[in-house]
Amino acid sequence: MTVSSAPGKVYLFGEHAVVYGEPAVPCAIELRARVEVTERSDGKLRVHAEDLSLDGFTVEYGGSTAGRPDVNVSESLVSAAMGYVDEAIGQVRDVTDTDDAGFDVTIESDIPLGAGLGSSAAVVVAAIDAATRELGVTLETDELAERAYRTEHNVQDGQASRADTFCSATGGAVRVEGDDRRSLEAPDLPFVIGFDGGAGDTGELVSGVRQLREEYDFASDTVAAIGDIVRQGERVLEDGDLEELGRLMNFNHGLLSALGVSSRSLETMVWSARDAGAYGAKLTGAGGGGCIVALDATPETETALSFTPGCEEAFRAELAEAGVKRLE
Ligand SMILES: Nc1ncnc2c1ncn2[C@@H]1O[C@H](COP(=O)(O)OP(=O)(O)O)[C@@H](O)[C@H]1O
Ligand SMILES: C[C@@](O)(CCOP(=O)(O)O)CC(=O)O
Ligand SMILES: [Mg+2]
Repeated sequence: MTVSSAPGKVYLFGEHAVVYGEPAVPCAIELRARVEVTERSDGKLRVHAEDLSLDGFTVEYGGSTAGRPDVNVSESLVSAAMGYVDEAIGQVRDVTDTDDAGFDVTIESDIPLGAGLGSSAAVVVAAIDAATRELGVTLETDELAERAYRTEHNVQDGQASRADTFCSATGGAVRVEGDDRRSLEAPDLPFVIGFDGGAGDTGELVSGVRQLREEYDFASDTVAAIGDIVRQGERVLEDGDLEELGRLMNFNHGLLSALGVSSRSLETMVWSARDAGAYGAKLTGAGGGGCIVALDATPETETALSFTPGCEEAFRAELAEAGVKRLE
């Protein structure tokens, strides 16, 4: 058995815009997905998702190499839940040139699904790392990030950036712009997260922005303006100027809302955080529901969010310096 873990992330700036070649600054956080992999001799893939709960029930999915479920759960639901894992194993078979490799995969994750905290990237990075090492192949971090990116790119119909998966593989604060990706020096940022208990469909939300850009030049201008915010934000990040970082986060959120990826619950949490005195607050990830991220070194924002209608959970998140961890 081989075990790896990988962190989730929040976007300080740049989600959605990064899909169209603008820069983004995601930061890894200490919420992790942990994946155990044991090779099978029969070539089958069996995935046990310990805490994958969709609509109130858990899916245990196992089946032949054709990836068909042998449980009586609708295929569409299983493929939605397991699409990333299936594709990740496909990348493992490709990079290790072992088309018939079978695995028992068990996934445990602290990261809420579809909430903008990069659960898909964390699961994919940890699964690819553990499964390749189970076959005796240890990938360099860059190759691991590349294979994880290809996984998200294929699952999200070609609509994915390198940001989430590079951040999860590398850890810390990173800057991604197209193929260019590198780590950033960042101060210890006082992240506070609000979670509305919901989720957004990344593929669907990314498609919505793509359609807006195709229809309106000003939507493309809005995406480009987010890129300008990110370039200003990375200059400020190194100085650790939380006041200006917060202002830029607020601006970024406003443009994401204009692009149609916010929601009533995300707006309520963002304003609750700002009214509590946070330096800034914005949705994180694909949007549509899920999480906001705020900066506040005091307990005020966390307290205010915990009393905000529609906020199911409020918590602090530490910057995760380590990306993928090889546990066994
Ligand atoms: N614990 C898990 N077990 C299996 N698959 C998971 C798990 N967590 C996330 N996933 C996969 O990632 C998908 C959510 O990814 P996505 O929509 O990009 O949201 P986010 O990355 O913001 O969490 C889930 O639908 C599922 O396919
Ligand atoms: C919307 C996007 O920029 C980030 C998606 O983040 P998440 O999967 O919702 O955590 C898509 C991408 O960069 O692949
Ligand atoms: Mg994702």
